[in-house]
Amino acid sequence: MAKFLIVEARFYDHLNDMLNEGARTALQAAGHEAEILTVPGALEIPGAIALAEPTGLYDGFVAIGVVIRGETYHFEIVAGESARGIMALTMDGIAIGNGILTVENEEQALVRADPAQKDKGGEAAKAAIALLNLRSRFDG
Ligand SMILES: Nc1c(NC[C@H](O)[C@H](O)[C@H](O)CO)[nH]c(=O)[nH]c1=O
Ligand SMILES: CC(=O)[C@@H](O)COP(=O)(O)O
Repeated sequence: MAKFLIVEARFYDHLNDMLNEGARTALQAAGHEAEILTVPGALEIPGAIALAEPTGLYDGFVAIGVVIRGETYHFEIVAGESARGIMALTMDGIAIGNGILTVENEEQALVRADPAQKDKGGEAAKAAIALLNLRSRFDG
């Protein structure tokens, strides 16, 4: 059994609740534990993982959040930089699944957050599990 930290940017409560449900279900189905840490927004997720990982308390991480395009260029920054930060941490060997939705509107978000539809939270958890399994395989 491994221990995962779900790091959620709680910007839209109802969407996060669905994403977290999907992630928790996937982790529990694989026999793993999950804790949740909440940060203000998606831009804070990579930093939170960078702070939590060195503690050795967690074997893997699931990033959960929703970024919905507004009127300005800020969408590109939040969506792109949160993804870039997570990718950089992953390339350092940290098992992270990216479940941050980057969408045009709430309708697109609902379909992807819903565990009964596209279940992007569960998908991100399964990706984190897959990376952790790879690390176990290659670390021997
Ligand atoms: N607009 C969204 C944000 N914006 C906030 C940033 O993520 C960040 O918290 C702020 O710029 C302070 O550093 N965050 C989301 O997760 N979703 C959004 O739609
Ligand atoms: C993704 C965002 O940062 C967005 O929600 C902010 O909205 P706006 O671009 O209208 O300030």
